[in-house]
Amino acid sequence: MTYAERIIEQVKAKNAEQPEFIQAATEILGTLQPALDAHPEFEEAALLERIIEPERIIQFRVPWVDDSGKVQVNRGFRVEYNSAIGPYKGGLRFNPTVTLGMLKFLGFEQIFKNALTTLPMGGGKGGSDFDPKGKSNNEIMRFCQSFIDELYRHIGPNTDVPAGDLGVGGREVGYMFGQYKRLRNEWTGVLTGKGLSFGGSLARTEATGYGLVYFVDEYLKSNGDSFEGKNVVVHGSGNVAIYAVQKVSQLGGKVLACSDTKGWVEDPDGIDYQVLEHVYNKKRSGHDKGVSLAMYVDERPNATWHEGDGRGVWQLPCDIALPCARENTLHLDDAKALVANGCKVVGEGANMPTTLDATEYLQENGVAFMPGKAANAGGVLVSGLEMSQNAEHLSWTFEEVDGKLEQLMRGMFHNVDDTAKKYGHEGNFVMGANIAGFLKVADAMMTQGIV
Ligand SMILES: NC(=O)C1=CN([C@@H]2O[C@H](COP(=O)(O)OP(=O)(O)OC[C@H]3O[C@@H](n4cnc5c(N)ncnc54)[C@H](O)[C@@H]3O)[C@@H](O)[C@H]2O)C=CC1
Ligand SMILES: O=C(O)CCC(=O)C(=O)O
Repeated sequence: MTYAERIIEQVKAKNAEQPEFIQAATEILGTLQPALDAHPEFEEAALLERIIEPERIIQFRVPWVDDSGKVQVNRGFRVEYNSAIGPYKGGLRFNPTVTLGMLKFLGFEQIFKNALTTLPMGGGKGGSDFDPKGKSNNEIMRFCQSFIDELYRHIGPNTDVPAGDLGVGGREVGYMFGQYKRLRNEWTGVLTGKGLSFGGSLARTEATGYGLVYFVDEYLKSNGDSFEGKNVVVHGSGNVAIYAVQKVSQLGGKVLACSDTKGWVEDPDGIDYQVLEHVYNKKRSGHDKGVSLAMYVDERPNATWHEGDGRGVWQLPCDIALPCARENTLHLDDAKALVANGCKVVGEGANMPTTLDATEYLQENGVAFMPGKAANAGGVLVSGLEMSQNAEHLSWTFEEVDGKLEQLMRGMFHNVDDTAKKYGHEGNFVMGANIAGFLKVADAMMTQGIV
């Protein structure tokens, strides 16, 4: 048994109740052996045993009062996973499905993603089982304030810098920032994804979707190709999906379909990102609880709405597929349909949307598979740029931020590609991303002693 295999077995034995964490750890550790063979000193220093354990996990009670005066209690978490290369950095997820295991999977991925950005950010993730759906603005505010009443003592601009994820957008970040400032009596860049009037960065909203498309485009370019004339399908219609749709069409591709939890929409004229933005804002306003993506067809009469499982998008013939919803939403059957219908590239906009068997099938059947920890790193990358702007007390223009995002995402593709080649697995972008991210963190950990 190799060193990596031994640690995977330990992870399975110690975390049996955390399937998403086991999945993420298996995917990452399962590709590291070539790097571990080249660096026997890592095993002597028990590097994998250390990197797999979060430096700290904070779990806390979040009591709040709903609009009817009833006391509600949720569970809050922050997983401070690894600070070898910078302050813990990663989003907060507010969703009823949130568990510690889910946040450990997201936090573990975040360590390597953040290392790939080239910016000095460690890895972390947090959130709550609070469900923002159907809550009033005041309820959201009271919840966010209570969440920060505990979390404020653990975070700070040089310690741990949270941001948004599912269920946490500009509104929630604003409420949490306000409460942090009130408790600490200081204005600092403690959260990213802030409003533009109080230290937020231009292009953060667009960053993950744009970054995904820049990354995939760089792959196409390095193969003498481009998005021009390509048919693309997108799963999801949230923040990441919307701006991926916009950038694909700016680069000459056509997005045929996208989805939400109620179904999927097909538009023969190409999905219009502005209509998606409109539906998204309506959903988040919370006024009309019945809003779904079905509303898209009201503004685009040539489009068709298919009620049911949004995974219907994977059945369409396409050149490029972009899963941008959430984990484990592209299964083996979906991968088989994509391959049978001629799909050549899958770029993960979400975190771990592709199951392990589906990933393997795509890779074995000639699909260029771009893992989320590289392909969706544009969001945290611009969060890193937001931290730099806050530290300098400056605001860069949209073009400056977008320009840096594009340059770093295109550079990241080459780092991932070159690493896969160097370790003898050309075209295996999962291995390239994992090894490149791991080696940066490993170097820092080895230099800092046994901590
Ligand atoms: N927003 C960001 O900057 C970043 C987000 N991500 C990841 O991208 C993914 C999407 O995030 P956002 O777009 O920000 O979230 P969002 O909340 O704006 O959108 C999520 C989308 O996924 C769909 N969805 C939710 N649950 C689903 C399910 N069980 N099955 C099918 N579809 C479902 C929703 O209908 C919505 O269209 C998540 O995995 C997130 O962790 C990764 C990097 C950065
Ligand atoms: O911008 C951030 O720090 C959050 C990014 C994030 O949570 C992610 O990359 O999944």
